[in-house]
Amino acid sequence: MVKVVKFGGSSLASAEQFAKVGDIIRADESRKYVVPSAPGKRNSRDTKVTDMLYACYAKAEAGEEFRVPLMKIKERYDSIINGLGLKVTLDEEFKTISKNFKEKAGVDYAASRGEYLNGILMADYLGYEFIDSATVIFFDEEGNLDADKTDKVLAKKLSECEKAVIPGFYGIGADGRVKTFSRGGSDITGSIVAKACHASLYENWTDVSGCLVADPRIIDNPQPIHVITYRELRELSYMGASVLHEDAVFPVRKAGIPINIRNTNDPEAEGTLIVESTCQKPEYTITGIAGKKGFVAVSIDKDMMNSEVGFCRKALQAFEENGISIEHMPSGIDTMTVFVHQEEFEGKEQQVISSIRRLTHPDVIDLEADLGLIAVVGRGMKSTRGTAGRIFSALAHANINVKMIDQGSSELNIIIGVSNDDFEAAIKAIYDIFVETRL
Ligand SMILES: Nc1ncnc2c1ncn2[C@@H]1O[C@H](COP(=O)(O)OP(=O)(O)O)[C@@H](O)[C@H]1O
Ligand SMILES: N[C@@H](CC(=O)OP(=O)(O)O)C(=O)O
Repeated sequence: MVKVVKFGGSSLASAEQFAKVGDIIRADESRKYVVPSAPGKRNSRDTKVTDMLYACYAKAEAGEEFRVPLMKIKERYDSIINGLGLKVTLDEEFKTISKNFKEKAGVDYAASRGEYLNGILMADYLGYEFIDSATVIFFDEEGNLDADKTDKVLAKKLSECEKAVIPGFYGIGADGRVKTFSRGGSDITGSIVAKACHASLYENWTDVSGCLVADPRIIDNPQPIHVITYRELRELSYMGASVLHEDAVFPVRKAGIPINIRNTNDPEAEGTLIVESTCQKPEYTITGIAGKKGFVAVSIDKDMMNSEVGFCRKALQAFEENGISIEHMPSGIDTMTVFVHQEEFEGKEQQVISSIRRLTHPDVIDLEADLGLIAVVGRGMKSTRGTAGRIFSALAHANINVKMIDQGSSELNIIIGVSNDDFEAAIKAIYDIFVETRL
């Protein structure tokens, strides 16, 4: 039996955390492949090494002095080395990094050094082999993961190493330069490694006891979710449940490998098991709630829109032309609304409006900014009557104005749009009605 274990930044933030991780790995012989993140925050005021690297490289790129911030990063690693009493030194590695920063090796190269260096320390600490992810994880010319090549090369390499450390977050691009996944992407590396070695389980160790019903930064002590399906988790992580990267389910899902989210600070807790399907009933009608702030609703009104063939296509073309991705698209008879990310939309607002005008000749275009989207997700909702009714009466009681409702055709989720200011209160109201009151 082989398990792949990924440890997040908070699990590796200090020598003390490294020691906990070492105990976890040594407690189970089958934990053969380890995927570390870069050291994360040691306390709420601390800075993640990845963020320190981004800031340091920005100075290097601007031609400014970057020796001091780079030495601060080295200190983080040295304190782990000294705290664990390791013999390894990173002096040569930091000389190479400094040289490559001067030669502008790229922002992805810079950010990836957090995991690379932590991988070297972890391999030394455990006595495992170190595999540089730039030699086994490949991106294609468009910058997407080259899954086939990666799986082939990585599977071969792993078959030659009984126990190994493979740093998270990065690989190599088609141009031969180091490339990272998006933030939080070590979760994806763990999933890729699990698939390549046909693991029986992918354990993802973090600082909370699994995926919780709601974000613990919004709800005090939310209940844990014991079992969740890949589809439910994907909906929640896409909508902001940052405990697992939204793309991390794909490699293992294809291979039917379950994910177990566990807590490094409470290794006895069973955490959350993520599976393809389960007949286990969820504890509550809903499985989880997640959400994101910062959306704009672009409403397009035109009389007889419903009978104009191709209207939606033309309206969407206006967004495509300007490179804006679309989040949701609720519609009425003579109106359609398109939800987009405010950050992406703001700089291109007037171009998008003029494209919509040119392509669709609408009566009115209306914009509403500062909106939050909340996803209420659950496989149990399909077979429970009145779920939507309970959500809306809870929101009405909390005096929250609902701006948009969108129920996915799979009945796995209900998306609710509210003002950014009502976002936290809306999540609390929904959590209370289903979890506290158990309606
Ligand atoms: N529904 C949720 N369940 C658990 N954690 C969540 C949820 N939504 C957001 N989080 C946040 O995700 C964090 C864990 O993810 P992350 O910070 O990326 O950890 P790591 O550094 O271990 O990868 C938790 O500390 C928590 O604040
Ligand atoms: N260190 C990277 C990648 C990552 O996955 O980190 P973490 O496992 O700490 O979320 C980041 O901060 O984005």
